[in-house]
Amino acid sequence: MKIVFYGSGNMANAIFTGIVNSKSIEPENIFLTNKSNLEKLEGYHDTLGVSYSYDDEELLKDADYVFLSTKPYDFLKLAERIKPYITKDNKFISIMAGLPISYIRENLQVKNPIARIMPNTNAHVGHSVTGISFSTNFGPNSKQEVLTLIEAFGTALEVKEDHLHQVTAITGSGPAFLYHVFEQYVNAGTKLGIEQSQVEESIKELIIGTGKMIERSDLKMDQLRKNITSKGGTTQAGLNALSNHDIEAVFLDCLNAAVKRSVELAEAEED
Ligand SMILES: NC(=O)C1=CN([C@@H]2O[C@H](COP(=O)(O)OP(=O)(O)OC[C@H]3O[C@@H](n4cnc5c(N)ncnc54)[C@H](OP(=O)(O)O)[C@@H]3O)[C@@H](O)[C@H]2O)C=CC1
Ligand SMILES: O=C(O)[C@@H]1CCC=N1
Repeated sequence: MKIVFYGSGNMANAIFTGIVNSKSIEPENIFLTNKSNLEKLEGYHDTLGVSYSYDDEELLKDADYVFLSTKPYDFLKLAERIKPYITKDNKFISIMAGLPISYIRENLQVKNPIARIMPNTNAHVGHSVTGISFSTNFGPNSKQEVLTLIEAFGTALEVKEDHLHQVTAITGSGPAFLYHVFEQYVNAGTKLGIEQSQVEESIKELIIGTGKMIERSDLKMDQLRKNITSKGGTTQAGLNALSNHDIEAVFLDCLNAAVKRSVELAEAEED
């Protein structure tokens, strides 16, 4: 299988690194390209053993899956670049937030199968939650191949294309929202008088350990929380203080804003 990445930035890097680490494809069969940053491509070649090129005809010839992984606003230039060289065998996988399959198809001027995925940067560590939608002409075998590719860097969740807006908010942008919360926790912790580096290190371990508990325990999160909360104890006191704030409403605002932006991005492209 030959895979090409048009765009080798942060998100693509997380995906192809995950695929290389999974050993599901020989690294030399993964081809990278970008706009002009040759040094970056050479670096990935040296560290991961992947191939790279700026020769679009060579890149697209025999390519089974072509990742469209530029920023959404760079897609039209990318489409102009690759249109003359697309072959009937190329199946596209777009990671670009907000751009509908119909819009991608229209601008590539092809009928080739197109999938849209919404991964997140946890792909770096094999834990992306990736929403996916397929065009109706994606065959069952190819669908399975794509799902297997995605599972190389995490888990896949097939959804209706319209629901990719919600997936974008909850898990695509999700790591950034959680990092923001963790940053606030560190900031608050440093105000308690312990040395900053000690707070940062201990909260990092706290987050990793809590994630592993969620992963490995059979208990649900509410039970894990209750197991820490002694009647009349410190946890109860802290949780009481937290319940004075409507944290759910705060996150609902955050997620609604992200969904709204995703819809706006899609509508802007349809105009
Ligand atoms: N970051 C994230 O957490 C997530 C991002 N996404 C989506 O992933 C996409 C990429 O984001 P991200 O990786 O953060 O972006 P980056 O800015 O890190 O990377 C963009 C890449 O696109 C390349 N590029 C630009 N124009 C062209 C072109 N004409 N031909 C080929 N390559 C081109 C750039 O090349 P060069 O370096 O040479 O300029 C660069 O390699 C976005 O559409 C975003 O919506 C989806 C889910 C999560
Ligand atoms: O911020 C963005 O638009 C992209 C989509 C999800 C994560 N990053």
